[in-house]
Amino acid sequence: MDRIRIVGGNKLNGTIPISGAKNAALPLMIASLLTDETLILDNVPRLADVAQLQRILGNHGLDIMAAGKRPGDHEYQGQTLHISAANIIDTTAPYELVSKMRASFWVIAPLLARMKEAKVSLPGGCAIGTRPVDLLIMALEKLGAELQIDGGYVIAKAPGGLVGAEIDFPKVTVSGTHVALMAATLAKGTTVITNAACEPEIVDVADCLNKMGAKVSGAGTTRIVIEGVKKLHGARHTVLPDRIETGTYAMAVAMTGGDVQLAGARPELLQSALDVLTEAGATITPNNEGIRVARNGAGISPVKVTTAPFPGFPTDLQAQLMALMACAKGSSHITETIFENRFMHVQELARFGARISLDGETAIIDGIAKLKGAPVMATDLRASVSLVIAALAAEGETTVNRVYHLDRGFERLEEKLSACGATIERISG
Ligand SMILES: CC(=O)N[C@H]1[C@@H](OP(=O)(O)OP(=O)(O)OC[C@H]2O[C@@H](n3ccc(=O)[nH]c3=O)[C@H](O)[C@@H]2O)O[C@H](CO)[C@@H](O)[C@@H]1O
Ligand SMILES: C=C(OP(=O)(O)O)C(=O)O
Repeated sequence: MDRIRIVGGNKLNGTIPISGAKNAALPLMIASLLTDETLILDNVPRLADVAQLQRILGNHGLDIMAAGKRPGDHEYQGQTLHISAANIIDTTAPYELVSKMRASFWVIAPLLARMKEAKVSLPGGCAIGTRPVDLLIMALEKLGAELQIDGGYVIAKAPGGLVGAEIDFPKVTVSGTHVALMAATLAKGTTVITNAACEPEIVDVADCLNKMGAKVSGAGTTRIVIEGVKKLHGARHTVLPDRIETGTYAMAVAMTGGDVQLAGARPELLQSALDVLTEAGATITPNNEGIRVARNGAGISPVKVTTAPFPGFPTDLQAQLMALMACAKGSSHITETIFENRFMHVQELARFGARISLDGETAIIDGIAKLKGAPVMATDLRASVSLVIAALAAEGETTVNRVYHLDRGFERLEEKLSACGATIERISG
């Protein structure tokens, strides 16, 4: 199993190219199931989750062609995928494939909408809470599908096709919103989703669906209206930049000090996180090429932050902020409201000497002057990268084990950080 070795203490200086967003690329790839024409996706990140979804879509019979860079493309542009679901040969998504990744469950929506049936294993994904799918099932039932759970699979049928409906989510859910949105594009009549998730990845998917001939309005607000159409067609769409990767590297720079240009980043996708970083003492300067992050001289100030759905502070940046606050001059409070078990990094950060105590859903972090390198274990995707951030600033050497979590969501992490002066290498095997 691969490990990452980091010797801390170097400031980060230079440019980090920001990749396409994992959490947009995955539902965009899934949306290709809605049409028998080719969907072309540009700027798809090279990640383990993307490769796994390619296998899942391949199992349904999709043809996927990956093209590399073209002359004139930016250094940070990802791969281009040409995905054709002309023939769906299998409407089952098996346990072996789906259990590795949460978003793969979402294939249930386009399969049901286009093929009128689907059998999909209950999902896996990061172990950060119970992560039920009751609201996804509720949404599909509202659209007229019959669903039952049998042998770990959700078996869904809509023999007469899906029918537009009013779907009011009792809590904000990104997965529920993606599923309802995709399914409703081919339903008969109008669907209104209320208390919809407003995440930029939902907007990106809605934009792509509209290019494919769907009639979606209101994405990015809490009320999305979808007029169902009979058929969708092919389109070409560019995946938006990854706001979580952006925030992660911004926190790494705030942690080590230095001056880094996050090329291709879009500040409006993570304003709440940028505001927190400014409060913590970083200098954030949006410019034409992305976002410049610097911290020179001044120490890290403590903050009080509560995670919330977009536009609030993202839960996917909570672990990284905690690593940063481990070196703040004072006591910080971080409250996690989205996932009930997303503090697995606390015990690993403690190996660096971090002083963190938990009080229900709040972590209290008493900053110390210097962390010390240690062998640590990655437990989930964002927890893993919080250990990398801690290691970059820690005195001495750190080994991060179970790196496969990182590979799910961070493209060329070692390369991007070492180009900015970090001492970081992957040890294979
Ligand atoms: C692939 C992807 O895009 N993953 C993101 C997505 O996860 P995901 O889409 O799984 O997250 P949701 O927004 O659906 O979950 C939010 C909350 O709702 C609960 N819930 C959800 C569905 C349901 O049927 N019942 C239910 O109770 C969840 O357990 C959680 O407590 O949004 C999360 C919140 O921004 C991010 O942390 C994940 O990185
Ligand atoms: C929790 C995450 O991913 P997933 O929903 O795929 O587990 C994440 O991207 O931080």
